[in-house]
Amino acid sequence: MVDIRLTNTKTRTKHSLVPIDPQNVRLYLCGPTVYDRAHLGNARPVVVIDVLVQLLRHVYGADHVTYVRNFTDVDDKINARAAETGRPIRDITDETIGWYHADMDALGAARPDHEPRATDYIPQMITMIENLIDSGHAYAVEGHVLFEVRSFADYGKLSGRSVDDMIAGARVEVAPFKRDPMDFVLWKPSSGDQPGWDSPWGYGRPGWHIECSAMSEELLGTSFDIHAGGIDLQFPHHENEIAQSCCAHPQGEFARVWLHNEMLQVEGKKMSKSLGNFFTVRDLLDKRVPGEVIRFVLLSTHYRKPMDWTAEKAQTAEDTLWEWRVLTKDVEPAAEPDPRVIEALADDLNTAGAISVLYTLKDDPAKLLASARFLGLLRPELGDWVARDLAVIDSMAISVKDGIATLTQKMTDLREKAMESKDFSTVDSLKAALTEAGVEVRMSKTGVELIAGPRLDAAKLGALL
Ligand SMILES: Nc1ncnc2c1ncn2[C@@H]1O[C@H](COP(=O)(O)OP(=O)(O)OP(=O)(O)O)[C@@H](O)[C@H]1O
Ligand SMILES: [Zn+2]
Repeated sequence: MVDIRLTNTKTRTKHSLVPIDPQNVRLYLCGPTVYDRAHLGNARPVVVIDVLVQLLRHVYGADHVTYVRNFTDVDDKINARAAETGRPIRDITDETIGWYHADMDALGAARPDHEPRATDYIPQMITMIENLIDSGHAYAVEGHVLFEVRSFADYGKLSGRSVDDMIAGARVEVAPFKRDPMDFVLWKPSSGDQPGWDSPWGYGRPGWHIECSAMSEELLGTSFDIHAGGIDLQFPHHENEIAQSCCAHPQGEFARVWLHNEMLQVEGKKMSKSLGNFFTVRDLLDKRVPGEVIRFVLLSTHYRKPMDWTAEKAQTAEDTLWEWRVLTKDVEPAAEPDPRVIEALADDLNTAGAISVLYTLKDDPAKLLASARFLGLLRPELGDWVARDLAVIDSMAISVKDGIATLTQKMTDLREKAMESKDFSTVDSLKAALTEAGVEVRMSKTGVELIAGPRLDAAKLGALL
């Protein structure tokens, strides 16, 4: 069996994944707050975890993995959006969920097994909060319920910081009714026009952190294998989830492995809605950047490293995918991906390493195809962007591959003659014509290499033959 090693933020080490129940490997990813389009940063955890889930299904069996990703559909940011626009909250959240699905589908990310909406789990949240009050970890005051951070000795373990250090570094909301500034909200009162539910503490709504604790418990149990999310959520969101879940269920482990992706950045800063320095996945798709290209770029950097989006990375990804799609046109994928791809992914999801293996498989298109598909690339459903080019190639009398081979030979011959005569004009004019036809010409001491790029003009290429 493949030994999957993951870096656990909680232990700060990389270790083998030992599932609690190999018949049902369970994973939870914190999903979006649904009031606006997902930006490119939001897509990073989705694409990374999509690859992890694919690996888990490969190792443990397709039906032996449960993947949950929630929708936070009750939040003050959503209320603010409703107030601004005068639209009902449910319209906004439904619409945003629809966009989210369309955008993540376009990146080739498979839908999770469960996509709970927080508002469908209010009774479970209330039960958990009651439990926390009964066990002395929470207190009700002025329509609020707060979690008493000092009642949980392990608070801060995930981030490796003491409560006092965290208070110093955090922007904690000071409220006169809090026993300690670090105490956080489990429940808060709602006024008439805010969304709310009846509870033992009056009409109100849940805090954000309790949502994930209640939904993960309901769908995955009190102990599960992997909890994932962006590193921005490590504190306070994940510290708070741990505090709530471990205090409500001291017999459970909550999440065994904590997996955190680093941030997609813009000029050194986290891309985020609040900072306003974002562009959405849809912006890119609308600019005709294929979803597959976005996916390739996101997977080209290891998930624990910060990364930028650059036009240059997108261009390289597009050129590479175009070349691979031409190479694998009409090819049946091999039965299994290259074992080096699986090995790279098993080593703490080294997606960049897995992609570098793909570059070595150009001579074995069937293997290339199976291996790329394991990463969610070169799948038929993401191929619309090259369909027209591939059709043109099909319609040519001679295949691009043969055409390139013939022209490479022609160029090599011309170059040899030119070396003798010292007259390079014929070489230069063929090079110019090839460039014009969208073929890159590389000449070195060892020979001539012609590379058909995405801007290949099949008709012009044909004319040169
Ligand atoms: N720049 C980023 N890079 C990678 N992951 C991110 C980035 N921003 C958010 N995420 C992740 O996206 C998911 C959804 O996050 P969320 O809806 O809170 O977005 P956000 O942009 O951080 O919003 P806000 O700025 O309003 O807090 C979380 O798992 C979060 O960790
Ligand atoms: Zn969460």
